[in-house]
Amino acid sequence: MSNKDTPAAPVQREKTTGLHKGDIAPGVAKVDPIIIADGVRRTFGGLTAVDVDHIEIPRNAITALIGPNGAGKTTLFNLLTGFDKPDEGKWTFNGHALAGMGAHKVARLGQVRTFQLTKALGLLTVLENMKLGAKDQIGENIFRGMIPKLWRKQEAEIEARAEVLLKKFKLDTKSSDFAASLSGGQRKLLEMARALMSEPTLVMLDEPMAGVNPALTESLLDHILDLKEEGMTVLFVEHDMHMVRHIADWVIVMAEGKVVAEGPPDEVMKNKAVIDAYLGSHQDVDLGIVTGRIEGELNTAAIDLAAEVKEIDSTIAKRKEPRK
Ligand SMILES: Nc1ncnc2c1ncn2[C@@H]1O[C@H](COP(=O)(O)OP(=O)(O)OP(=O)(O)O)[C@@H](O)[C@H]1O
Repeated sequence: MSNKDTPAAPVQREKTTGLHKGDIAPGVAKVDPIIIADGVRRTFGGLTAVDVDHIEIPRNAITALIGPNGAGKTTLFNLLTGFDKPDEGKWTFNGHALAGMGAHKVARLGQVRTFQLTKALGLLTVLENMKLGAKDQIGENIFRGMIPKLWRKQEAEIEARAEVLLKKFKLDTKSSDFAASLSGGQRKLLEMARALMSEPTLVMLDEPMAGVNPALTESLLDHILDLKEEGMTVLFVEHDMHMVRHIADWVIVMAEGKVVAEGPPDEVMKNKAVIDAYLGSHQDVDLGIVTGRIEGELNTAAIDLAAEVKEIDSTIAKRKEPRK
């Protein structure tokens, strides 16, 4: 194989540091926060799902939101993106007050989240899914939509953007396939590509690694790292601690609706309670070795871990299948 054909070795990318001000503690202020939330509470009957006193999300960094099942991560995601309303609390995104604002408006301001490919979206093609992610479509506006020249031009622009993104995410050959025919990992790539159609400032990813087989893990991680390099902010919920350690610049730990710890991954993961709850006995195995991203000996612990990750992925994938 000539040098030209040799795939480039993955480049280890720098973590962003110096994100906080003062001593690290739950709710610590950030040097340049993109989201600032205060007193956000959401109850369901007698159960308090989210009870966050203060939280700040650093701009142009990758923040992981972790915590055990039922900690309130998804509920907080839903609140921040306007898909749910809090009992009380307020927050700003990029200086805009968002509490009470609907999901559509939140997305227009540049804060988007990925969506799982539902059964209905699976019946659309990959390209049609991408088009759904575009914002400010003229066709949605009844009056402007009556001027065919305007929407045809916009349609062409949207398709061009979709094609560029599909190529980047190596889904261009799947453009006219039904989305349901994609593998778990390709679906995750499509979810991310679709979110990027609206040229967001903040991308929120819901369990980006769930259901992804090791062959696509590296590609997904690289795409997430690319988002930061392109100037975006990433906030993601994830159970895979190895992924969190590998790509997050900052980690926020929730339990029982509250923020119980936060900090750079290495520091948070030294926290005894966090180690016991999430890392188990494999905490020193690097995800990069498991996925082949970094050269290293696949020792017994790594082999065990790869099998464990696979099993967890398939459990999560099964749990997420729509109930009949
Ligand atoms: N629509 C709802 N109605 C009633 N209870 C809810 C609703 N949504 C969430 N809850 C409850 O709120 C709590 C927090 O749930 P949430 O899904 O936010 O946790 P999570 O940290 O995302 O968990 P997981 O990691 O399992 O997805 C749980 O006890 C859950 O049962």
